Amino acid sequence: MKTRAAAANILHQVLNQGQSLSTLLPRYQSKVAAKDRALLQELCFGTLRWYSRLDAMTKPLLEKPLKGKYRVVHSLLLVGIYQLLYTRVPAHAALAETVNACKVLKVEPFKGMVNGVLRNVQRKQDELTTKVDALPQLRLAHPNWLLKRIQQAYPEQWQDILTANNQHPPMWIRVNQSQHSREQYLALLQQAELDATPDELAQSALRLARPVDVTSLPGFEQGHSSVQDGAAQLAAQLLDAQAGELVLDACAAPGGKTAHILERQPALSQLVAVDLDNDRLKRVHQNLDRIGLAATVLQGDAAQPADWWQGEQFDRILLDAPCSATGVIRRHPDIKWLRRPEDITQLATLQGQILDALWQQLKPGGTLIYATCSILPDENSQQITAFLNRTPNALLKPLHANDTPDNPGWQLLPGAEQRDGFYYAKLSKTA
Ligand SMILES: C[S@@+](CC[C@H](N)C(=O)[O-])C[C@H]1O[C@@H](n2cnc3c(N)ncnc32)[C@H](O)[C@@H]1O
Repeated sequence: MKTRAAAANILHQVLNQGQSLSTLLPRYQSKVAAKDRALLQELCFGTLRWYSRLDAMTKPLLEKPLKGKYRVVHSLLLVGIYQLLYTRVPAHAALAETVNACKVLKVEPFKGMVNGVLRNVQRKQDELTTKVDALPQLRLAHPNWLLKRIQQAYPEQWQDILTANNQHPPMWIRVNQSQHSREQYLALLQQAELDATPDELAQSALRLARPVDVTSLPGFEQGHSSVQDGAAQLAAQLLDAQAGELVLDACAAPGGKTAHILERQPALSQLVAVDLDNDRLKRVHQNLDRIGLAATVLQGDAAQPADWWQGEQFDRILLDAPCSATGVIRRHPDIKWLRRPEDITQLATLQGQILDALWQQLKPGGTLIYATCSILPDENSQQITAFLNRTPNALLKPLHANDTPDNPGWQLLPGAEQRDGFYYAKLSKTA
């Protein structure tokens, strides 16, 4: 399939049918020529990053909205405008290839219209961009409800956060420290002519200067390193599991943090990894097999532990809760357009239920790390404040000087030190 047609098909399914980019992209990558895969990825990610800004530019240029079976033409137009405004694809090639995609998409009668709109964008670019950029939700390409929530939570930093959300994230790797120290692995990378920088907070994290195919990472197939953002690598570090302990990794799939817990502490008595989603659990097995590690992997609802765990209480629990993923928008730009305000309320309720249920599975004296890749207080600090208020035997263990029960936890913002946005709170059970 031609690249622009594939991109339009993917965007159409994300924007009109609520499907996720990470599910669709691999399916379409196999349908385009190998040399075009990077371009397909760039067109999909880029158009979704800037969707509302691009969409607003089409409005004055269309006689009437494209609906029904012709709606895919709208996605194609967005792909065309994205190329003209944001890429180095020569304008004549962007135009010709986008117009030609009408044939593949079986919407040939729209060829003239697509050509006309794209030529108009070229001609009226300054006028169009000045107009849309007057509104911050269009200039920064976020839905208004999300912009408002971020603005309310971060009155000083909201523009930096939204700007970071639209940037290309770097590739981070986690060094398997049961195989190499970070310094040893850095030397191996240098031998392979790959530049990387150690992270200051995450002890196993290296940030690559440029993304590479994992096959060029030394010892990747043998599990000597894995791909994982620097902020996500703090989870296992904060959990700090000790030899001989019984540990639960709740909401574990695809198993990045499961593997990290074991790499840091191979002498646990047992690591139980549980997740609701059977398909995602397959990836936990694949990850552990590659690294040569073993855990007890269970399918189950973390809010109903009696269904999958009849054993002893755990010494430590990592709860990497299902969340809005508003901290990882740079890696998943479709999140901006797929999430709805009511999702946040539902997720916060589910997170509270899982916290309450897993707390019963924690030994007195045990530690629970609550983690999300969200930046919204409803899922983070407010969630933990409410939990502390209703749980007399829960004690907040501060992760920094301002981590107090009124404003608990550690909020890392997206883009800070080039990490993803993450939230952590450390709780211990007094009796
Ligand atoms: C943030 S992801 C986990 C990422 C994982 N910890 C890692 O580091 O690779 C959240 C996970 O929660 C799972 N999940 C959602 N609701 C759940 C529930 N009620 N019980 C258990 N797992 C759930 C999802 O299937 C998803 O895999």
